[in-house]
Amino acid sequence: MSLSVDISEYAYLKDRLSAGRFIHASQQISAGTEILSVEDPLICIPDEAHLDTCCHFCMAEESGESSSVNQAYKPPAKLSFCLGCRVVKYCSKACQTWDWKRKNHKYECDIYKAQYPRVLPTAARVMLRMAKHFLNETPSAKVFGGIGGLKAHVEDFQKAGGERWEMGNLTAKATAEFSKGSKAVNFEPDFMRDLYCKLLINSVTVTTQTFDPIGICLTYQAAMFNHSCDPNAIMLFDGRRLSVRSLKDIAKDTEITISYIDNLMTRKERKRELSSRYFFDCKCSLCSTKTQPFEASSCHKCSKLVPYTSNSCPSCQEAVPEDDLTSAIAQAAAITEKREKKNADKSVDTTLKYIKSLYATNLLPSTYPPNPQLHQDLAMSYIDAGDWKSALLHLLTLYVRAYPVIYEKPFHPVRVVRTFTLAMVLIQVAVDAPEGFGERIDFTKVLYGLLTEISGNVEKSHGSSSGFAEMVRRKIQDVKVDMGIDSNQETDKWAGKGLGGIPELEGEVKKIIKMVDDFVLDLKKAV
Ligand SMILES: C[S@@+](CC[C@H](N)C(=O)[O-])C[C@H]1O[C@@H](n2cnc3c(N)ncnc32)[C@H](O)[C@@H]1O
Repeated sequence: MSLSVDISEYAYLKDRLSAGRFIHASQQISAGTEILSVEDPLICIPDEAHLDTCCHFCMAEESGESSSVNQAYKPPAKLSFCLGCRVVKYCSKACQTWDWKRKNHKYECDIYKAQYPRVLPTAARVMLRMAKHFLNETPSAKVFGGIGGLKAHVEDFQKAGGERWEMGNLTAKATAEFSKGSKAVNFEPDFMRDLYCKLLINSVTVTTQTFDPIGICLTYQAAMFNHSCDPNAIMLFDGRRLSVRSLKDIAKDTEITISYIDNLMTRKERKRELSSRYFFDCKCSLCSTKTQPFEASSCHKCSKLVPYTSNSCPSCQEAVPEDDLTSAIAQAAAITEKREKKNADKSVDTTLKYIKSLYATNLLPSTYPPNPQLHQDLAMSYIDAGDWKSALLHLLTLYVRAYPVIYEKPFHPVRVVRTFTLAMVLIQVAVDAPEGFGERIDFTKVLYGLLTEISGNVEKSHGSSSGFAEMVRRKIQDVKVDMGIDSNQETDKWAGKGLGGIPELEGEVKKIIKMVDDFVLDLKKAV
């Protein structure tokens, strides 16, 4: 039996008893289209770390620590505690009223108050909301089978056992106990445990515009998307608004997929994570073909990329030293494993040690996992420490060597956001060291080039009415004023072009590439 339900003008839900539910394109969709927009997700709340800094309804932020460079251009919200529980905060009376009436804070406020000053863990807070929604399901929820119809994999969780299963049972017992304190809800531990499993399978992480995690969201529409390691769509947040945008052209009646995991992993690592977290064996196009862009090695003689399956360099024909490559790959996998551990050492010193040791193999390029993540983490640590030059070198390496491979499309939202971070760091470097460094790059020109690249892609990546697009527009205006760029100047011809597509910037781009080459060479030598 097959039941099709429309979920947006671009997509419909197919329900096949054998294969679960998944989303299909109801028409031809061009790359960069907003396929789905959920203005008011069923559940969308800050995680524990952000209860104090995010509005409990609209997710507006009071301050942002992790992405201070980007946050600086967004006016912070002023938050006040709910005077009932003193646990959650709101940016306005309107948000508080909505959350109270529509989103059920009315029912949880007394539970939170009873626990104060202890704060319930994020999972417990979401489960209480899920339980409450279960009782009051609307006709639209029933289209998706409601909370009861969400995939739970309870038996798989039980079979896998371990800390996650123990945690589920513990949280379920505690939440059932807390619900006794409420006049309105009272749930059994087994029911709560099933909700915990549903939460792990179906919820998504709410992020800021710059992809920093701040909360957790559960919504039926998003829970219907299946996974692919080579997805044709991506999920984004703008406050509490969730959207799904196409990354490629999608033909009518083909499946629309998103990625559940960080795709910057090897096939083995992706498969391991998907099977342990979501209980399926991924057979997506990327997992079932031999083309593995992230697993290309680099030629030890000419440094060009060598495809996963080749045993010689396509550029200089040098043979791949198989044994050395196998041991380099094992070294990369061991580092990934160490970093996945609880309380892993992610200090700058250790991360630098890892990245240097991987470059020193002379076989793993900037795109090979976990190199992109190591560069990104180092850049963020340097930004937090105000070491702009070091941050810039890591971000430029990603921009030049990694993004064109790992986020192939220039309008990939992550690529656009990361390029924006690069532009913001460049401003800081220009302020700190106006004389420049290294090859004396013309910061003003490069910065303006980066911003025009971003503004040319933002409509497809985020949509022109998104908060991110607004932030980019404001920044471009600021830069024009600060740097004395007048609208009629030459630079306006660059609008929408990428840094690499502007003839006037050819010289600067060459200098940047040389700077990155020298930087990577230093990393290789410095072990
Ligand atoms: C968030 S749900 C997606 C909707 C789900 N198909 C349903 O019927 O409700 C996640 C679950 O869907 C299934 N799933 C998602 N992507 C899949 C894929 N590529 N291959 C097989 N199963 C997949 C897995 O059971 C996974 O735990």
